[in-house]
Amino acid sequence: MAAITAAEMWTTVGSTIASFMFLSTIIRQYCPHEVRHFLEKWMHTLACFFNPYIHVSVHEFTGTRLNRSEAYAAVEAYLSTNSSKSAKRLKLEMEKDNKNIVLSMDEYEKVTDEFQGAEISWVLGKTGLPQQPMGSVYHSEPERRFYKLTFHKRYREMIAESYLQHVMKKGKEIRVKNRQRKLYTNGAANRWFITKQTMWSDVPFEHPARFESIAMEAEKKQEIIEDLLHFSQSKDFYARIGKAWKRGYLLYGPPGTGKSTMIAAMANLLNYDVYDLELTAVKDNTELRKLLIEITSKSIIVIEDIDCSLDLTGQRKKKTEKETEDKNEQGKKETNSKDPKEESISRVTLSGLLNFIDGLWSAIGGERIIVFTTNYVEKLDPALIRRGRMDKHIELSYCSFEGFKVLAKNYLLVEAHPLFETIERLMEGTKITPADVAEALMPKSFREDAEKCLSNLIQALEEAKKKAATKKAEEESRGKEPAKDDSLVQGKHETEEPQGLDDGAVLL
Ligand SMILES: Nc1ncnc2c1ncn2[C@@H]1O[C@H](COP(=O)(O)OP(=O)(O)OP(=O)(O)O)[C@@H](O)[C@H]1O
Ligand SMILES: [Mg+2]
Repeated sequence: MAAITAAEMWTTVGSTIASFMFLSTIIRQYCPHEVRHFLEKWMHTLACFFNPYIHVSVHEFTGTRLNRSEAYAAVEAYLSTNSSKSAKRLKLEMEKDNKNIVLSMDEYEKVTDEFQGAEISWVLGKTGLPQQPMGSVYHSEPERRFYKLTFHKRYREMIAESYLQHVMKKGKEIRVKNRQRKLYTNGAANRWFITKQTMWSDVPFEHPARFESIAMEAEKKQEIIEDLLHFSQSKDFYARIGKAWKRGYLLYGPPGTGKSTMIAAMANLLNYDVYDLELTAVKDNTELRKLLIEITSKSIIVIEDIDCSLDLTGQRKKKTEKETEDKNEQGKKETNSKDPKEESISRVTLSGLLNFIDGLWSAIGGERIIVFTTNYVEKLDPALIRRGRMDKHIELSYCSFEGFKVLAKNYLLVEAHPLFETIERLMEGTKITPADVAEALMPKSFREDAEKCLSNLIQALEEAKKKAATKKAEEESRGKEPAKDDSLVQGKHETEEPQGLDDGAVLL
């Protein structure tokens, strides 16, 4: 007997399937319901036996859950890249910031993918019926979409073991890249209490700060950038050493030196969300823990002005008599200036905060950065800022000439100018914050060119010099020891200077 060739075999299979389809039409038209149901089931089993292809469905919503399935979202993102190249019917959507458009496959469209030599096809299908108008007598199931993946059964193992992992990983990466980042706050009038869904409220994070526009020494800036990038790529390292994947930054320095700006630049560099934690609005340690649990990965948790947030200053220190006295004096002053209502609201303790940073619960979520900012670093409890908790201490200080050049390039698009020499000379003996330099360089009208703005800065520097000299003379005439540094600092802590930190602090 002659051997059957592959072509003949496929012809036979094809004609069998065609006959099945014809039979099924006949059955549907002429058979009673019970017989039809039985025959259709039997034919489906038979067809599956001959069909060499395997299907996998990924549904948009699973079970009774109202949340969109993570797997579906990952497939959607994964397919958005090759759908735009190969699909013929596409859907257009706006991406984050409404700046970019995203093209993805439309319903019932098919796209193919290739992986390790296997050809894989994806179809976007739909179940249910479109939503009925209000008052309609038909209560149809809501429309639900699903992706159907089809491949030959010989690739079953490879698809299950590698391809699906690959789709999920790439899809998640694309989603992270494309997502609209958010700025969360816990301070919004107990919104969570009403919705019982989340303790955080959010808005799109749109701060434009970048490291390139921050005024500071290039070397130090590079060091911080590298530290951040290294952290974000060190998942395996943290797992290996058995540490939660998180890193603490303490940013300290006088007001207007760029602490908040740097946090925004960090978030933009790493593509992270920002959780701005208002400690005074947190009722107690339990609530603090609840907030922590809700924070997702790839996020920066910020506590601004930690020294003003709560009485977290030096509770663990062993005090000398003199220190205790000073503290009491200072305590009286602070208590007088504090809102008594505010004090009664928050019962977060130092130990609650320490647990928040590196207690057992802090490892949930992973890939997090915690940033504290303060103008009074010397007032903080050493336990709060010790290495391991606040891994990197960064001092942001007055504007240097190098910092000025960054601002001049940024604000005026000027990299060199004859007035730079005067500015450099004046800056040497004067302390001025980057915020004040930025303000002087900001053109106030369309008539103000670069030269005018630089002259404004010279004027500001001269005034600052004069002011410092007058202050010094006044103090000397009063017989008081002149302050070590006179500065142009304005704001919260006009007369206070940040103290140096322990070894390893990065001075900027
Ligand atoms: N190092 C800097 N580089 C560029 N711009 C800066 C820098 N520092 C301050 N500025 C400018 O000054 C403004 C105030 O800065 P920012 O709010 O970051 O200061 P801060 O250190 O957080 O002050 P505070 O201690 O009062 O919170 C910013 O809008 C920014 O434009
Ligand atoms: Mg700030």
